[in-house]
Amino acid sequence: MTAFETWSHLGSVLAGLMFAWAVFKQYFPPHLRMHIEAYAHKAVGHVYPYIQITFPEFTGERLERCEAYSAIQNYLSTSASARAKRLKAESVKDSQSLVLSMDENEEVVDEFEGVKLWWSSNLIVSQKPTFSLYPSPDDRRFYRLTFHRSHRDLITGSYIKHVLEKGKAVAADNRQRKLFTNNPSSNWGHYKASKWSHVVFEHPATFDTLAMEPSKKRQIMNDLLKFQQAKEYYARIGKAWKRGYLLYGPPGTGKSTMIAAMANFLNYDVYDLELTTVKDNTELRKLLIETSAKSIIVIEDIDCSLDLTGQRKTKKQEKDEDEEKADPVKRMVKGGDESKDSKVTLSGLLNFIDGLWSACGGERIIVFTTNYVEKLDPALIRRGRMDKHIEMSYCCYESFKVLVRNYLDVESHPLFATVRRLLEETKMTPADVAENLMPKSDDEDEEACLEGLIEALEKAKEDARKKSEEEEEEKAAAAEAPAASAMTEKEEQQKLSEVKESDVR
Ligand SMILES: Nc1ncnc2c1ncn2[C@@H]1O[C@H](COP(=O)(O)OP(=O)(O)OP(=O)(O)O)[C@@H](O)[C@H]1O
Repeated sequence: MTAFETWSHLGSVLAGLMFAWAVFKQYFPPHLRMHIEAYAHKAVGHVYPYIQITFPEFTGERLERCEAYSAIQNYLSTSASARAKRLKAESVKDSQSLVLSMDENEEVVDEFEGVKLWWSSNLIVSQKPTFSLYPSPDDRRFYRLTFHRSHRDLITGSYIKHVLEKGKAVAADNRQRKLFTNNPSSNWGHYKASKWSHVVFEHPATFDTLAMEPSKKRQIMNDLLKFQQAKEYYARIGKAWKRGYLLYGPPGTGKSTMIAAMANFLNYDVYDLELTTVKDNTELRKLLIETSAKSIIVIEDIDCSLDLTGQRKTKKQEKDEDEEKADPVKRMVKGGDESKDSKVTLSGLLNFIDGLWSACGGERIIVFTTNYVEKLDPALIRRGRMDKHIEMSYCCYESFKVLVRNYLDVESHPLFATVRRLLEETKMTPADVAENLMPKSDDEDEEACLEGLIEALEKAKEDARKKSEEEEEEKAAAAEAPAASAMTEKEEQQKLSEVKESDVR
């Protein structure tokens, strides 16, 4: 038989089958058809050794989009783009990048622990007449997974879990991250108002560009990774999946830069919580409840935001306040001080960190920053609440090397030795070092920048020397002052006794 004859034979068989199927669908009463179909499936099931699982796009009465469908779509976007022949492109991250997924009625093969399985993407087009150019809402999309029945346990036990987890991770990667700031509560009343406003988070800082001792940096990265992967651990010990970081150090040492690097590293959103615009603990609670999982909540300059510095109420103060609230006369005598009630308190914040969060689910990191760690109430920063205290300090030689690579793209230079010596002798923040490394004009080359930095370091060293001399002088003067006043006292007493003696005489 020639190839042509084979094809025409196959064509006529297919046409015959399709005709038979059309007649079957058209003329058999539906209940009879269902019976026949069920028997046919059963009969096929005896000889057909494969199992199929379907994952529809929408489920439930309210036809909500199924989480598993999205996760599978994301999972397949990684493998499908390499294997499928027909792909669909979708833009993500505000049109900054494209994600490819397999088109309808395509099939790809996947492999898991040596087992082969097949994914197909299916579309059943609605039979209802529609006049729209857009896809009908009655169209049904679903993924179908096919595998050999001997692998049932592996697939239903581990493979599907693996697909869902991977899919969610891909979704997190593709997500456009946001930087939120809280709106003043006076604006919350509006029916469309939200408690947080956001912009796209596009801070370029990473741990690579962060100037810090490499070992310390590695430690922080490991800590973050460990936290991110510890969902089961936190569930097992019955604690909320959260971690607190306290970043402290002088201004310009990179506290904000560190937060941006953390967010980029973990792929988290950032909520910048401005506490001074939060009226009271109830508002604080509402704000924090509205934060999403996979986020870093930042309270900058905690010592300035609130009176959180050790002035927690004593039992007596609390009792007085309770009595005051209960007794209108007392309240009037006190002058109806409303401001006391309209404040976020340390205990409110601590309660939230400790308690409420447990109910929120999803991982969250809370970061406090301060320039004056010694001012903070120990209760606020005790381990368990603030799990890790990170000191952001003045620029060391290792930090300088990161900055010079970032700003001038230089790995080594003969002037590095002088910079190293000066950095050991004087204190300069990474922000100031960075400022000096930035070329001020087009014709300023790397050498000129390094010379500028050396000059600035020498000046800083000289200023520090003068300042410490002045301080020494002030100390010495202060130490001499009591001695001098003690002397005059002695002299006065002596004079007095001389006068008394002469009076006696
Ligand atoms: N450790 C660092 N690594 C890289 N860049 C840094 C570092 N520290 C400071 N910088 C640079 O200095 C600028 C100011 O730093 P940043 O705002 O992070 O400091 P900060 O400690 O948060 O200061 P403040 O306490 O005033 O908020 C940043 O834009 C960054 O370019």
